[in-house]
Amino acid sequence: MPDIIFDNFAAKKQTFIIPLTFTDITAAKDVITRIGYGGDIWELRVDLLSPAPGPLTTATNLPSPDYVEAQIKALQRMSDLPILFTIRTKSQGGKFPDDAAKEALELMLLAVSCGIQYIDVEVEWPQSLLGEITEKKGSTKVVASYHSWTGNIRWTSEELQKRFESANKFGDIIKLSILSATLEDCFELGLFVRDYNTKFSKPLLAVGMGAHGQLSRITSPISLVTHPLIPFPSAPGQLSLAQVHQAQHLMGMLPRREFNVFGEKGESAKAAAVAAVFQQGFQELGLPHVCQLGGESGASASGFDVANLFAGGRVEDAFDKQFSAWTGRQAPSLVLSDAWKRSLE
Ligand SMILES: O=C1C[C@@](O)(C(=O)O)C[C@@H](O)[C@@H]1O
Repeated sequence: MPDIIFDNFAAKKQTFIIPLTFTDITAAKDVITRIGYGGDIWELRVDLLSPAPGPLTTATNLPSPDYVEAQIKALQRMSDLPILFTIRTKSQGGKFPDDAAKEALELMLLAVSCGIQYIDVEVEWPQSLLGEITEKKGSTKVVASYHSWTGNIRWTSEELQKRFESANKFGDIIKLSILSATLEDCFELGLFVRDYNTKFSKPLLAVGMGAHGQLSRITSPISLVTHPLIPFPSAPGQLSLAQVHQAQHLMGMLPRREFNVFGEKGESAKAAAVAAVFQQGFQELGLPHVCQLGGESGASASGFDVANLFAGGRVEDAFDKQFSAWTGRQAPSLVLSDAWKRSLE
């Protein structure tokens, strides 16, 4: 079975997880595709789910199994992206009560039975929960996670090493989220990841929370990104994927590429419209690339003939394919379909 986190990690390709902070996922149905462009995995923040209208105002929140099941199924229907099922407790920066391990386990097992691909399990849950979920996880992968909000934990500390070892005992994937007190924490985080990669092969998600951790969200092999259409970022310092791409370009990690669109004689208006739509797509994802009109037919390595885009199938699908080939990311064609229609009329 292909597994996006493991496959990307082995291929040294960055993975982007998008945490959804809606109380009711179905409220996102019209924008979910757009939110997901370029991303790889949803994080369903179960502790934030609630059937009550309006934003969550209580300090803690314990959603019922029926509601959680309906929400999982709704998200599975709305999108093909795999799901990371996360219950974040109050002391770990979420809303789930700290003393509700029994309810948490019930929800985690429910997630397994719904075919969820990944479950976040905090190292601080009782041993009995850790044992039961690892025993019953089936094909679901366990993301063993540790959070620290104090700003006092260094990536070079024994404390962190201890937490890492606990996570490594039961996790298929390891997640360490530490509040960065200074930018230097991100440098230490980078060295931690570098050393880790020389010794281990399990995927490691290491991020620095807060403004001083933003650098890690740009450079980490597995990162969590938000989107302007999501109610709020699930942790301070989360950037959008477009911002990550812009920063990566400025840091020399994402070179700008130039693409050309060619048209047969008499097709230059169509080719110009196609180029403009690609241009909009790059902008949507914060990619530095440019797409321009390359004159008449004569496809080159960095371009394509507009006739190919229209040869059979839906224009949107052809666009998706070409865009993905150029960027390695899912295309935002649905966002652009109105623009397509208008410009190609
Ligand atoms: O574990 C994490 C990481 C996180 O805290 C972050 O820093 O992006 C965001 C949470 O939603 C998620 O569960």
